[in-house]
Amino acid sequence: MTYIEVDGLTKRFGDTVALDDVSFEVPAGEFVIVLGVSGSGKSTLLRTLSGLLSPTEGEIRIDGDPMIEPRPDVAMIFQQHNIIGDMTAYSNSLSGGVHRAGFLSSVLQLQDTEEKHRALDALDMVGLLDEAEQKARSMSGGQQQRVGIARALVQRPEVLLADEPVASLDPGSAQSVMGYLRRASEDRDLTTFCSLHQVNIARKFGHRFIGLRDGEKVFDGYRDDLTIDIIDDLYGDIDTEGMFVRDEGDGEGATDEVATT
Ligand SMILES: Nc1ncnc2c1ncn2[C@@H]1O[C@H](COP(=O)(O)OP(=O)(O)OP(=O)(O)O)[C@@H](O)[C@H]1O
Repeated sequence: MTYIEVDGLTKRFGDTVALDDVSFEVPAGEFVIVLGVSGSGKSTLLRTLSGLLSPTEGEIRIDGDPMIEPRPDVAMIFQQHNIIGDMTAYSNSLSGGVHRAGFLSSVLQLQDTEEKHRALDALDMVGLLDEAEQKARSMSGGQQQRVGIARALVQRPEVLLADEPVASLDPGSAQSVMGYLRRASEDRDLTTFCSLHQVNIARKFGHRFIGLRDGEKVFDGYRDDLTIDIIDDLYGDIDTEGMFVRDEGDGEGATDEVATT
């Protein structure tokens, strides 16, 4: 299990300050949801955590080691499903091993039996074992995103980063995908960061929440601390009343509510 420290993280793009002196620590195994309006810096935070972007100032440490480049134990799931439509769910899942098996072996599907089992286990984890031979392009958006989760799991990560994984999905599929993500994260003891727009889904599945506004961290707390006032503060003038669903238990049971969309 992997512990993350973000220390004085600033990321500038020219004159734009996308992240402004952001610091926090996340113990191993936490499921963190990053909230904030469009442009608040969520993707930049996740991409910096993944090593795809380097900080302008500050540092990210993973188990004490400075993050200086992408590493195989940190897997990223993208907004767009980023899977290959012409390949089956199984082949897409198997391709998650590219970071460890090497590009050529992965393309030629020369991975060892263990890797192939891992790809099937990951599909099973996201409820798609029966669809393993189905071409990704013929699957629903929610199923494709679950293939994306499976592929990330085959990478054998310790840290899972999901940038708006349900942005393009209808509410039912979004809940289903989030359920699988949370279940996979718990099952494999992953430290997980997930950026989301939908506050009600965030509250249902999140454990800890980090709120960004204009690149600054303006909230960091657990479920009970994420009050309507905090949400109003994060989202400003937009109507947040409908986003705030009370009485959803403690979120621990959220993974029991996985739908089959
Ligand atoms: N590659 C880039 N070049 C220039 N500016 C960028 C780049 N990436 C992000 N930005 C800027 O940094 C700020 C934060 O963007 P970011 O994409 O992190 O926000 P976000 O909260 O993820 O938004 P969204 O919810 O719309 O995805 C924005 O002002 C954005 O325009």
